[in-house]
Amino acid sequence: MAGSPEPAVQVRELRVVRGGRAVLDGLSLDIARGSVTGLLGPSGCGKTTLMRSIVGVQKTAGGRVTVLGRPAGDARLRRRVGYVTQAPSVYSDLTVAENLRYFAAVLGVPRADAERVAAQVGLRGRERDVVGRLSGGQHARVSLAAALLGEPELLVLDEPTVGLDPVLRRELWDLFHRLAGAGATLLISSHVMDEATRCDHLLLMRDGAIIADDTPAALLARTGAREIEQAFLALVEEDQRPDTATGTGTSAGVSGSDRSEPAKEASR
Ligand SMILES: Nc1ncnc2c1ncn2[C@@H]1O[C@H](COP(=O)(O)OP(=O)(O)OP(=O)(O)O)[C@@H](O)[C@H]1O
Repeated sequence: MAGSPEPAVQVRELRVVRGGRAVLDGLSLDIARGSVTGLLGPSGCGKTTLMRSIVGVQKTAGGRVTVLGRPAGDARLRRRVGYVTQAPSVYSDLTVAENLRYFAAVLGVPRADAERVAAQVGLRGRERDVVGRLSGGQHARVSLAAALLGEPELLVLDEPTVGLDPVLRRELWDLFHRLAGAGATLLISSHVMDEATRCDHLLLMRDGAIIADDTPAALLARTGAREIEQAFLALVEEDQRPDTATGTGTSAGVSGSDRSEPAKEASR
């Protein structure tokens, strides 16, 4: 793994309260530069909340989040951090090219960058298509392309492969590794455990806490499990705490799809 000694992201004692409940309560972690880090855990465990805190759109109740040497959300990070939410974040009534040129203008990056990112996500030749008429996978790739504008040093991707077919998923994971190979840092959430093996490093999350922070191989070795899903279950047992009345994390319950406007949400 490439990297300078200073991590791309440092989270210290992060506390976030949402809906009157501590969703993250004293969470600390580092994310190494030039790595593909997977953030895995059951629905509702706090993955999106952590990502929002790193991007700087989540109101926090305590602790510190440092991104590329600056406080999360610092205006100077705007062009250095790309974020793809779970909900579509591009205009469905515009074409692929119109969307990408618009976001390039907002970011102040050269117009030609729109073509580069369209090619990077495999949308060459679809630039004139209206986004609303693309398939789900193509639509997701337009959001990803928009996040790649300006070559951000940190990419935070919230479930970027959900609902995509296996071929496309593999292509995207190959792209993620190419980006990391070129020096970018990627934080990618998923609740599909089989994607874990594609990551350089894993953060396993449960009930708002990080229960493991290691490489996939080290996690398998430590738990004696053959697959990350089994390793996760072994770690949950190891980590059993008395205050887990909210459940251990099947995908029941929380949809995690409450992506409202950052400004609105930040007041919560
Ligand atoms: N807008 C909100 N208001 C109040 N509580 C919220 C809000 N959004 C999320 N929560 C709470 O925060 C917890 C963590 O939600 P979050 O979206 O971070 O989970 P997640 O791990 O990303 O889930 P998923 O995998 O389903 O996207 C949820 O269990 C929920 O109780």
